[in-house]
Amino acid sequence: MIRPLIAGNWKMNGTSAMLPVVQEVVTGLSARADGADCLICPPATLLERAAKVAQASALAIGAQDCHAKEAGAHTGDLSAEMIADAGGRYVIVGHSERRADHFESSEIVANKAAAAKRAGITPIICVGETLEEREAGRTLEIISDQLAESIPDAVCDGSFVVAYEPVWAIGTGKVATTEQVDEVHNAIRDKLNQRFADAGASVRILYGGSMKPDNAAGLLSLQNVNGGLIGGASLKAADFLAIYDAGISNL
Ligand SMILES: O=C[C@H](O)COP(=O)(O)O
Repeated sequence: MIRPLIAGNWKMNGTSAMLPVVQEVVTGLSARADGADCLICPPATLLERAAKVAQASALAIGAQDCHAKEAGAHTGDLSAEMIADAGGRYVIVGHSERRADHFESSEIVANKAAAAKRAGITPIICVGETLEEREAGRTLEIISDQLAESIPDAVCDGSFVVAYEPVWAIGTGKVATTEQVDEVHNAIRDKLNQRFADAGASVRILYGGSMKPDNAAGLLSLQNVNGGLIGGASLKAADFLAIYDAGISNL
């Protein structure tokens, strides 16, 4: 059994007024059974303060992106080492919003994931098809290509997480059906096993795309859904903790 990871991605939401949500999640986790890892990735401006709030608790803090280089002339960017230094333990790379808004190719994503490994933090490598690609019957081909190109050899020991996020289900309220999720997650597991053998079998595969308290239990009960990457519902502690509860109820 793979220990689930329930991860919140706050995206570009949250000023210091949101720090109490981190504290609420810390408090909520302390009152619950320990059955899953739990992570919040706030905006970079809150990273260090959130990490202080979550210090010595069951909640990990991570970042939403990093640069591939360790340091240098890259205005506005943060290196994986800076994230680690600020208390981050994970970094999301290759989110579809980064791929779209910042034209990030899978090659760039792989370099960022390798940078995370270099800095000693865990990359969450995102893949997902657009609605057009799904309707053209290309979902598994797209996912296969993104996995092959976005996961660097540097993490061949399995020190990474994959997040499957169908682009058409992100922030839309349209959740993929359990059959659709099952099919893609099983295909991802096959690819990981083929490329990384035993290490691939223990990599966590998260589902992301309108995961909410009312649909989380069904999604998290699927064999190769090992957690969630949650956007909107991670902004409210009660909803996020309800998803955590759904994750541990399947154990
Ligand atoms: O990173 C999180 C995903 O993009 C899902 O976002 P959402 O839960 O708001 O659909």
